[in-house]
Amino acid sequence: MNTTTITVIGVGLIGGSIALALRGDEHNRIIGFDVRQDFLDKALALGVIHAGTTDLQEAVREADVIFLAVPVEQIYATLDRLRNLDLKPGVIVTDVGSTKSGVVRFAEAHIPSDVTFIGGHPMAGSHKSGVEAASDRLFENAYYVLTPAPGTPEEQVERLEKLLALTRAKVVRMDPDEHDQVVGAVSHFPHILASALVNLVAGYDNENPWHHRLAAGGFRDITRIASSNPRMWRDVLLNNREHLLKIADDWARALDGVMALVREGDADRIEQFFKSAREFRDGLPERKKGALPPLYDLYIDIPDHPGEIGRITTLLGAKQINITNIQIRETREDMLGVLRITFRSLAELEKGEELLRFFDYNVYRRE
Ligand SMILES: NC(=O)c1ccc[n+]([C@@H]2O[C@H](COP(=O)([O-])OP(=O)(O)OC[C@H]3O[C@@H](n4cnc5c(N)ncnc54)[C@H](O)[C@@H]3O)[C@@H](O)[C@H]2O)c1
Ligand SMILES: O=C(O)C(=O)C[C@]1(C(=O)O)C=C[C@@H](O)C=C1
Repeated sequence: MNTTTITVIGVGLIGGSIALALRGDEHNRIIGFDVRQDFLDKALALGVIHAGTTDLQEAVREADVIFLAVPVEQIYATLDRLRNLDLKPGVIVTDVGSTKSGVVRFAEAHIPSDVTFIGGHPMAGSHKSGVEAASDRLFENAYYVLTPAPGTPEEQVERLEKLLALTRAKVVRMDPDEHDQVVGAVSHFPHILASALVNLVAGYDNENPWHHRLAAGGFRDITRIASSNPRMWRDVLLNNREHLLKIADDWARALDGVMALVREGDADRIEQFFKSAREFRDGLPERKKGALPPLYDLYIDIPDHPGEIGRITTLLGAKQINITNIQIRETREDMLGVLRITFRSLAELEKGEELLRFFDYNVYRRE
């Protein structure tokens, strides 16, 4: 069987995850392109790509399929650059941007006739950025939206769908504007709300620091996505302006409605408000994998001694157990702290768990 050359432009969270999933077929050769050589070096070291270059022409010359996995404004810029480069006739160019209408319109107007552009958007991700957070299972069981234009050759769409089967996502086709309206409501607007709420509370916290100390499960659950990449979200908002303005109006009316019930002290209707929300929320289909944040987290109680974190990372390093992230969780003052370590794979998590238990650490997989 022939090799399929796939170029991933932007080897970050999403580009890296696509590359890892597509490596599941040994006939796929993955070339990474990024503006940052150090990101390519990291992707090579992690085994995410077969080769990497900061030369765009070199990256795309042999490509059968090109994924644009850069922030939305950079998708336009990259499509513009591709126009003047040598590409293989029949190449499929697809993107993973969180908004679709503008990108699809731009591609239709600018892409040469022997190139097929198919808009795409995997509906899974994370508040984390960069290739370190990439996972071959990020898209498993998630929807992966494709927005082919009416004139796009069917066999090209099917070629892309076949390739994307390696991500184990559910690939669906949708109109780009319908996509932007729906995703505006279920993804873009929630990101605005989460960040607006955090900014509000940050202001209160300036006056009274008990706010951040008492911020517990509810606040953290609803604001996790406020830790997302600001540049990426800036581009998303600028590219889904009309739908977001409409949703914001609807939201303002909805908030006014419930606050009127509070003002009036209407107990029954306040309860009904929470009841109907709970029914819809509980009825959402469960995702087994993917959109959930990192799969391989380990939590370790650590005594409040200087050098304790260094000791743990040295123990893991001595056994060649790689970690992708490390975080100290906020805890009660002067008590035990909790360290969260993220591993790249279940096998490494298990090795780390066994090793740290051997050294008498209290180790567990759930917070
Ligand atoms: N993060 C999510 O949850 C999520 C989910 C679905 C889709 N998306 C979309 O995926 C795209 C990438 O997001 P991400 O989360 O992977 O971001 P990321 O920051 O993890 O990765 C982006 C990568 O693109 C590189 N880059 C930036 N400009 C470039 C350019 N002009 N040419 C080449 N490389 C360039 C960066 O150096 C970085 O390595 C965005 O369009 C975003 O809307 C994100
Ligand atoms: O899980 C998260 O952190 C995400 O924000 C993922 C999420 C979403 O809103 O669901 C964010 C942007 C995307 O374009 C697709 C998925």
